[in-house]
Amino acid sequence: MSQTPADLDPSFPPSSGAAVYPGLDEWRSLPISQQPSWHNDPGYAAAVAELSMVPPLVFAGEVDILRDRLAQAAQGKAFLLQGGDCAETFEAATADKISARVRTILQMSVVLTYGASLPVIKMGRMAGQFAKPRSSNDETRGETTLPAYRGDMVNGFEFTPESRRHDPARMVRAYHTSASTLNLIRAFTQGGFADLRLVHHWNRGFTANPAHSRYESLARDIDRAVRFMDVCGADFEALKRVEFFASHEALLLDYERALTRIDSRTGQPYDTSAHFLWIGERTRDLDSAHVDFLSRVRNPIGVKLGPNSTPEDALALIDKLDPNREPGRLTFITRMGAQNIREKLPTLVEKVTASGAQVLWVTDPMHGNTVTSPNGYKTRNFDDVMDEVRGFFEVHNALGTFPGGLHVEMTGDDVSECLGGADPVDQDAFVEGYESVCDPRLNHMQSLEMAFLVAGALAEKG
Ligand SMILES: O=C[C@H](O)[C@H](O)COP(=O)(O)O
Ligand SMILES: C=C(OP(=O)(O)O)C(=O)O
Ligand SMILES: [Mn+2]
Repeated sequence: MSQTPADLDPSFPPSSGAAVYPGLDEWRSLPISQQPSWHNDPGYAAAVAELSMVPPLVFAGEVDILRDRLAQAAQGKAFLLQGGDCAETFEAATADKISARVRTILQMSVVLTYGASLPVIKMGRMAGQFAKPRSSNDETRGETTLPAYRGDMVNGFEFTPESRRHDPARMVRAYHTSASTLNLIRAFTQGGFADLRLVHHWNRGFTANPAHSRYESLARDIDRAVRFMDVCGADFEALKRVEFFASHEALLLDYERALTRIDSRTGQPYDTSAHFLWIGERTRDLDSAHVDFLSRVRNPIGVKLGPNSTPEDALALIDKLDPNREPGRLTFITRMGAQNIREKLPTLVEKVTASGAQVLWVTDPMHGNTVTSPNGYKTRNFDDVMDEVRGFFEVHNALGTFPGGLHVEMTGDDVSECLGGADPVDQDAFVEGYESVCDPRLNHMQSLEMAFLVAGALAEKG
């Protein structure tokens, strides 16, 4: 982390047309990493100017509601389920794929709610998850080396020089794709599709498998309960709609800054690109541009914490991102790896708890468990992923703190990207079934299986 935006381009333009608020541009003078090199592109200023004028994707009032919901989760009175692709793509923003992902999240949340008797906050890594931090700037195939793929908001996955060029106009396309994705999510979740009485319907179209049958039997129980309540004269209005929130990693500060607006009710800045934004493991340095920028918007913020995070890091992040100790403001998403979690998490949680801060603790059991399969695919063993989740519950249960949520890379599609599961995926299946452009996702069945495991753990806690 050595460059500032001004180092990247000495004529780095100020954000034209963007909302003005003291401190919002402080990040421009701070060290920043994982940014595209596009500041000299002739299309850069126009893209930023356009994004500064477009309507917000989310409303500040919705963001405030989410903060309240997350505050409940931080106190053990709700549970956060956050899931979606590692990297969304423009091409895959189709009705079928979005619907399958939303249905899978709804199914997972029903399993969790029913099993644990806790309200579940549903949140997609969706409608904006288009930018990726990478371990390496380049990718080499055979004799050819090109810039690494950094997500559809920056460049294309196709391995050609033109596709891999960092193109600022992609930010505008990312905005429009996020808008249409969010529009469909809102239609699904408000327009009857998410009605709990359609609990069976969400299972349709997915291939039969063990988790699927287990879900069917749970759905039958829910149906019976609903029919019973119906004859008792219950009012089902509340079952018809669900709240669904959008989130992504706030990586490209050009984009996040341009979509920041001043809320007319409160006069405060909100990053209106999503309800919830998180800072990734690679960009969470205390004095970084990312931490500074996100400290200045009102959205609830997450920070990924990997196995090298120290309690001092965590406490300093709390001071910077949540100086007023506001319930729901700050979420720590731990991604330690199954091997590390039981050893590393307790001290972090203990020290944060002792400081009096109340953060929401969420487990991301994916990013600490990435391996390369013998046949060369980036993958994760389902057993390791499950083991990290178990470790997360064990640690919190031992300390008397709240295991408040699950953050997973998943899809509603029948892909083969993670190894194992009840209907096991093996590495040979990757050749046909690996579709992710970045990290391996749980497929539909593995996602449901995960939900049953977590529901069991929450019920046990109970
Ligand atoms: O999603 C996370 C990161 O972008 C990813 O794990 C980095 O992966 P890389 O090591 O393939 O660049
Ligand atoms: C990049 C990601 O995670 P992390 O920052 O935890 O590596 C991600 O969530 O895709
Ligand atoms: Mn990822």
